[in-house]
Amino acid sequence: MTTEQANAGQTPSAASSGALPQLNRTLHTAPKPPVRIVHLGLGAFHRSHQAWYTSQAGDAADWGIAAFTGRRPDAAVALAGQDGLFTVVERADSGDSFAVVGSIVEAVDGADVTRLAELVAAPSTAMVTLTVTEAAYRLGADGQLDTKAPDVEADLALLASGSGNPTTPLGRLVFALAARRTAGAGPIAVVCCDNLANNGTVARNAVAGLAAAWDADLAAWVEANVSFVSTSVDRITPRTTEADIAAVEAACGYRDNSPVVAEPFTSWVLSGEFPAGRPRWEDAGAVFVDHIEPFENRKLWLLNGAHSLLAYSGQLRGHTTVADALADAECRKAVEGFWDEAEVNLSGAAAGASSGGADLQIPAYRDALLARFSNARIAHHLAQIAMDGSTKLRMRAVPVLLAERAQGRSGVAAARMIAAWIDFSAAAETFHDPLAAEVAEANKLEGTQRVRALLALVDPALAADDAVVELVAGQLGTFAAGS
Ligand SMILES: NC(=O)c1ccc[n+]([C@@H]2O[C@H](COP(=O)([O-])OP(=O)(O)OC[C@H]3O[C@@H](n4cnc5c(N)ncnc54)[C@H](O)[C@@H]3O)[C@@H](O)[C@H]2O)c1
Ligand SMILES: O=P(O)(O)OC[C@@H](O)[C@@H](O)[C@H](O)[C@H](O)CO
Repeated sequence: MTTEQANAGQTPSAASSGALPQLNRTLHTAPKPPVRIVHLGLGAFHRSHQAWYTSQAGDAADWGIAAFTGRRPDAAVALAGQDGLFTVVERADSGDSFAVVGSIVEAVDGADVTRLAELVAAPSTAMVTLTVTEAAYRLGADGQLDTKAPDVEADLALLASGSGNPTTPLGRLVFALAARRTAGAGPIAVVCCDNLANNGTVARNAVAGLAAAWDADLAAWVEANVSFVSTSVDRITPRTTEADIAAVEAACGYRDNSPVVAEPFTSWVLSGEFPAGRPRWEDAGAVFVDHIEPFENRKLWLLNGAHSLLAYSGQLRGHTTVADALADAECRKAVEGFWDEAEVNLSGAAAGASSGGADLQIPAYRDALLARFSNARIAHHLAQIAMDGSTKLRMRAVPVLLAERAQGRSGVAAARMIAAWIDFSAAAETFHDPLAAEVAEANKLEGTQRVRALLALVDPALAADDAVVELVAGQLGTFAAGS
C-alpha cells in the first residue's frame, strides 16, 4: 500500500493539526478476523513476516492472530492500545512504502498463561507459531533440550507440582497443549519460525522433552496430535527506532507506537502438515515443499552465516551496521570466502542426497544477498545480530566447518567466523549470550587452552580436535581495526 492508501480513513484535519490521532480500528477500518492462530514471541519479525503473510492471504478474513510477548508485556500493551494494528514500512533503496496490517486481533502479555491455555484449547485454533529466538529453545551443545538450564529446571518443577505458571515459552506452550488435550480440541500444528536448522524437529524435541518430563500421557498425546512444521523464514527486520515511528507519523499522519521496518524481499518455505487447516499463505508467495533442508541450509549458511561473520568482524573493525561492514573490503573478502566454502557443500555431491532435486540458484542468491545487505536505508545493527553467538554459530559456522573437514579440506573460512566471535567475546563491552558467564570464565584462560574452552561452548566435538583448535587459534586477531 502507498502512503495515500495508509492515510485512507483518516480525517485530513487530524493529520494536519499537530496532535496526531492514534492508529486503531476506528481510524483505520480493518476487518477483525476470529483468532485461529496463536503466536508466541510478539517481536518485530513476527509482525513483518507471519502477520504480514496472514494479512495477504486470500482467506485473511478467516484468520486472526492472538500474539503473546516473551519476557515483558510492553509490546503487547503498545499493540493492544491500537487494536492490534501496526504499519509495515517497506524500506527499499528507492524509498519507503507503508501498509497497515490487521491480522493481529489480540496482543497479550506472555505471562498471561491462563489466556494462552484458553486460546490453545479452543477447537477453532489451528496452530501455534513461534519466534522466540534461537536461545529460547534451551538446546545444549548436543542439540537436545538442556533440562539442567535453570529456567527449564524451574518450569519442569512447576509443571510437576501443578502449581504456578511456567516462564519459558516452551514451558508455557506445553502447559497450553495440556489444556487442549483436556478439552478434547483435537490435533494442532506448531510452526517454528526461528532461525534454527530443522526448526520443526527442534521444537518437537523441546516440547516432547518437557511433556515427557511432566506426564507420559501428555507426551503420548503430543506425539499423536501435534504436527511440527519446519520453515525457512526470511525478511530482514531490524529493531524499530524512534526515527521509524517519526517517519510513519510524517508519511501517514497518525501515531503508531509499533511500526515495523523491513526490506522489500520476503520468503517463507514450509514443510509439514496442518491438521486443523491454515491460511492460504501461498497467495502471498509462501512455498510448501517436501524437502526443506536445502532451503534451510542455503538461508542459514549464506545469509545468517554472513550476518554473524559481519557482526563480529565488523564490530571488531569499528562498524555499526551490516551495510557499513560489507563496504569494508576485509569483511567482504571474509564473507565471500565463507560463501565459497558453504556453496560447495550446498550444491555439491554431498548435498545432492538431501536436496530433493531443488535448484538452489546459489549464484543468483549470493548476488541478491549482496544487494540486500548493501541497502544502507535499512540500519541493521551488528550488535543485534551478534547476540547469542554460542547458539547461532552451531547453525551458521559449525555445519560448514564439519562438511569441509569431512571432504578433506580445512574449513578455514568457517573457522574464521568462530575466531572472530572469540575475539569479539573478549573485546565487547556488552556480550549478550545464554552462556555469557561460561564465556567470561573461558576468557580468563590463555592461548590454546582458551580457544579450546570457548570452542567447547559452541561444539564439544570440535574442541576435542587438536587440528581444529589450531586452525581457529591461527585465525585470531585477523580483524583488528586498521589491519
Ligand atoms: N528480525 C529478523 O530479521 C528475523 C528474520 C528471520 C527470522 N527471525 C527469527 O525471529 C526471531 C525473533 O526476531 P525479532 O526480530 O522478532 O526479535 P525481537 O527481539 O523483536 O522479538 C523476540 C520475541 O521473543 C521473545 N523472547 C526473546 N528471548 C526470549 C526468551 N529467552 N524467552 C522468552 N521469550 C523470548 C521476546 O520477548 C520477543 O517477544 C529471531 O531470533 C530469529 O530466530 C528474525
Ligand atoms: O534474528 P537472529 O538473531 O536469528 O539473526 C540475526 C540476523 O541474521 C537475522 O535476523 C536475519 O536478518 C534474518 O534471518 C533475515 O531473514
